[in-house]
Parts: sequence; C-alpha cells; structure tokens
Amino acid sequence: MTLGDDDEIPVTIVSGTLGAGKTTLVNHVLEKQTDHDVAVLVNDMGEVNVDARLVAGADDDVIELTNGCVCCRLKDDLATEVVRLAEERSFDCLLVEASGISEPLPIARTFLEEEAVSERYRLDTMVSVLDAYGFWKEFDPETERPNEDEERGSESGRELADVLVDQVEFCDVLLLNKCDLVPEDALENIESVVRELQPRAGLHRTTRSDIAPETVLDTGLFDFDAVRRSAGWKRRLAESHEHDDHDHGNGNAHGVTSFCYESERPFDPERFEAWMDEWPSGVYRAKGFFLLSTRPDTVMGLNRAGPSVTAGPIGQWRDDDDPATRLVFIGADVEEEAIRAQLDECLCTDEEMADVDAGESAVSDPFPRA
Ligand SMILES: Nc1nc2c(ncn2[C@@H]2O[C@H](COP(=O)(O)OP(=O)(O)OP(=O)(O)O)[C@@H](O)[C@H]2O)c(=O)[nH]1
Repeated sequence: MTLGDDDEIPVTIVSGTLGAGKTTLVNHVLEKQTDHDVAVLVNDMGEVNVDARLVAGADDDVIELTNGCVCCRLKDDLATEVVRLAEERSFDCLLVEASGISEPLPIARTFLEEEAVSERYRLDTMVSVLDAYGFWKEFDPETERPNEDEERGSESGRELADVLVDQVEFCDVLLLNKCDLVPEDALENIESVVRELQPRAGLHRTTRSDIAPETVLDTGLFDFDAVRRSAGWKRRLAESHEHDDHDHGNGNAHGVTSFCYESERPFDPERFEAWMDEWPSGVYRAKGFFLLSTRPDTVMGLNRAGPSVTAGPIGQWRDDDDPATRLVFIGADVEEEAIRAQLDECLCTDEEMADVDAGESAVSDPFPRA
C-alpha cells in the first residue's frame, strides 16, 4: 500500500558529535512541544542504552536501539523498528536521535530508500547539533587547548572532525550549541566556517539546545533534490554505500572505544567524588547513572562531555527498576581495566554498608540535592 503524502509521518533525524547536546535537545522538544504527538527512537553505542533512560518520559514513547551504530550495524533494525512502530501506534512525528558516532547520511537513506519505510515516513528535517566549544578547539589553530584535549589524542580528533564536516554538510537545521562556553568573536568565526560548508541550513545559536520545537519538527525543510545536487552529497552517498560493508558497531568507530561499568553495590560518596576530580585520561565522554550509599532511593545521573559535568539526582528508583550503577565511558585509548579497578575501589565495603544500614555512617555526601 502506498500512502498519500498527508499520511506519511514526518521524520526528524538529530545527529551531532559525542556529547554535543542531542539528548538535551530531544528532552527539550518532548517537554515543550504541544502540537505534536512525538515518538522517539534513540540509538546508543554502548551495551547499555543509557540515553533511553536519560530521555524524559522514557517509558512509553522511546524506542531503543542498543549495542551498535544505527548507521551501519543496526541499519536493518532501524527499518524494522520504525515500520513496527508505525503499525503499532499512531503518532504524528518521529524524532530519531543517532548515537554520537553515527553518520547521518546512511540513516537518511533508510528513510529514503527502504520501501516499507518510505511509504510510511517522510524525511522532514535533518538536524545537526554542533558542539561549538569542540568545534572552536578543533578548527581554531589559535586556540590554546585545555589539558583534556591533549588526552583525546590528535588522531581520533582528526577523524571526529571528518564526521563533523559530514554533519554540517547535510543538514537543514544546525544548532550551534554550548554557546555559553565560547567567546563571541570565536562564535562569529565558527558561524562563517559553518556558512561556507553549509549555506542552506538554518543556523541557530543555542545554550542547552534550547530551541522552539517547531524549528525542528514537521518543518518540510528537507529537500532531496537540492541536497542531491551538491557535489558533497554525491560523493558521500557513494562512500556510504561502501561504508555499509564495514562494521563499526562494537564501540570502535572513528578511533573511539567505549565500555560500560555496572555494579549493584553503591559507591561511597567521598571516594567517588575524589575519583571524579581526578578523572581518567583518555575519557572525554561519560554518562549514565550511579548508586550512592547515602541515597539508596535516588537515581544519580552523571553526564560529562568535555568541560561540562553534571552529577546529581535525576529521579527516584521505581518498584520495577533494578537499581544499579551503569556508567558508559567513551574516549580514545581508554584504559578500561584500570578504570574498572579504580571504580571498584570506590564501592562501599561490607563494613561501610553495615554502617549505612545501621544509620551509623559518618560519611559526608558532597553531591547536589534535588
Ligand atoms: N555548558 C553547556 N553544557 C551543555 C550544553 N548542552 C548540553 N550540555 C551538557 O553536555 C552534556 C552532554 O549533553 P547530551 O545532550 O547528553 O549530549 P549528546 O549529544 O546526547 O551525547 P551522546 O549521545 O553521548 O553523543 C550534558 O552534561 C549536558 O548537560 C550547553 O549548551 N552548554
């Protein structure tokens, strides 16, 4: 059955480099939109899809695709899931959040070329969330780099920059995010570089991806013919066909590796905070949630991307939850075994647990309260 234009569900694909602010944007849109019933599909590269939990209202409206990159390894899953979604429930917009290592073009192709998908969906808006702070450091040779950049390693930095160029080139709406961290003159420079790469897109400066939902939902902005005419698109389309054959779904794409630390035993707040202050080299992205001995009922969230760190309560564990720490670490040359051992050292000992249970613990809890 071929559906008419009006029946096709508009699709917004949100892409952007690791930690740029994609989940923040999705949450923002879900919170603020009133005109549309939005379904969300999130893809995360770790074995645990912490993004699904970090998206507000994650219960019913968020579909997860885990343990791979939606642009290659999970491509068939993506097609199957979105077709199933359209058959099972009615909604009037689909928001796809790609993992920070996904390239947007192969995802777009699923919506354009897979018949079962394209007869139900209409590719509507390609959104790129750009980490203006990261872009500033990557492209401005004058910039004095903070220590953490040296930790990232130049090779992976270069490869990530390639992905970034793709993301700037093929989008309809571009959020220049994290503007709070970048000085005005640098922002002007970035804007002019971005304009050269992509004169067609609507460019918006944002902090915490704060933008009106109608800027990214059902905009009608995606224009395949215009995009196809650009030389870059043809080249990338050819490359992305080749790219189908290789798998970068095991957390080793673009020189980036990841692992997930899990434990049902809570952290001692003082030791865990001290460990966070030290921070392991090579890790430039971390996210997920953790247990603290002092707050057994609270879901504590950790989100770190470059200089942005938040660690604090994000909710209460529910009855059907399985409380545990699940932290995903992403970076270049990440020393997984050493980090696991350090985190194990932060876990409460049996004695400390007994003190906490008996209400006799003298430990201080430096983390923020709700
Ligand atoms: N200072 C600052 N921090 C921000 C801004 N936007 C997002 N963040 C923080 O950056 C971190 C990463 O944001 P997310 O929305 O999780 O990023 P993401 O693109 O979904 O990350 P991945 O899915 O891992 O690629 C979080 O700690 C956010 O609170 C911003 O405009 N300014």
